[in-house]
Amino acid sequence: MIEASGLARSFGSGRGRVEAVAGLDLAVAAGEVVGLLGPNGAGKSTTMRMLATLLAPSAGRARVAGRDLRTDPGGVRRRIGYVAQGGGTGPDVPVAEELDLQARLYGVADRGARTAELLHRLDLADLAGRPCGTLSGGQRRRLDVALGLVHAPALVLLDEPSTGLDPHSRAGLWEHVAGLRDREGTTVVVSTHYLEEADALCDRVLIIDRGRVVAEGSPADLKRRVSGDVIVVEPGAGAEFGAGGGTGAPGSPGVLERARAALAVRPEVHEVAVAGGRLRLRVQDGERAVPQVLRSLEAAGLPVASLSLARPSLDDVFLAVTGRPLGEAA
Ligand SMILES: Nc1ncnc2c1ncn2[C@@H]1O[C@H](COP(=O)(O)OP(=O)(O)OP(=O)(O)O)[C@@H](O)[C@H]1O
Repeated sequence: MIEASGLARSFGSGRGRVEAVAGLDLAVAAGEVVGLLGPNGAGKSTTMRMLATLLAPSAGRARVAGRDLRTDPGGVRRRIGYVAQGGGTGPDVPVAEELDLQARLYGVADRGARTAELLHRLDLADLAGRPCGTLSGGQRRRLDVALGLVHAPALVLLDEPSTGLDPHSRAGLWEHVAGLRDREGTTVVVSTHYLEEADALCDRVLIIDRGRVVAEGSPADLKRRVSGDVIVVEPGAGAEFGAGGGTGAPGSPGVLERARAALAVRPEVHEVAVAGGRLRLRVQDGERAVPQVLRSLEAAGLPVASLSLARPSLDDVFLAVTGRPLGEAA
């Protein structure tokens, strides 16, 4: 459904030049849900916009939905649905009318039936008469997806579909997207910086950092590549665990840094990262390592509020391949 090689795009020139996408290869088979996962600024939206023909690549080539991106952009556009980050329609236009307009734009034969079907499928039927401007964030994103599906495309590109949604609306949206693949065999490429989204929704994930694919595989495969367990340590009361935040005089090392230093020398600790005011330690055998970790922190005079043991997440995969946690890699 997509075959892209060496896809690249830079912005600006001279010293201010930004290589947003730096040679990306991508192969997506029909019926797959593929995620582009990466931190802010990784190049996800630029990739999506190139695949949607909205932005010309600086280099590389791609076939999208059976058409060449450079020589037949119109052909690509007719065959795909693209849902951008921010929906932008007139706030007073009712939901059903908005869908009808889009159907007319694409020359959909039976507009009434298609609109009714999409309203039903994306749980929008009760909102058909409501002005678009009055929808909640989750309802708006469902309408955006419906708009992208109006011409029944074989491939849908969803750019960060659940950014800004609460967890409940997000889970609802995932269900709808998974339904597209399961019921209609629609191919979906979705960009996201949410690990849980990539994990829950995608058959395959490409982890993108600084415009390049740094790892690729099913979420389970990717996690298997990071061997061992993860121990997450939260600071105890009285200890300021903010990165670099000190408990002593200015310039004295922060508690988090002291904890990192105390643990980095332990032979059973393969890697220590600081994310969200916590320490994430990668160890081979979590159950055996926990008591040793606690003893080391105690010996260093560092209080612990909580400690948990987990299997590696996609965050740990990102950390293993880039050396930085995803949440702090922007
Ligand atoms: N029109 C533009 N002009 C200049 N730089 C741009 C332009 N569009 C994107 N960039 C830069 O290219 C890089 C990649 O941006 P892009 O929007 O593709 O990232 P992203 O992974 O989608 O990030 P986010 O999750 O924040 O949307 C960033 O450094 C961004 O500032």
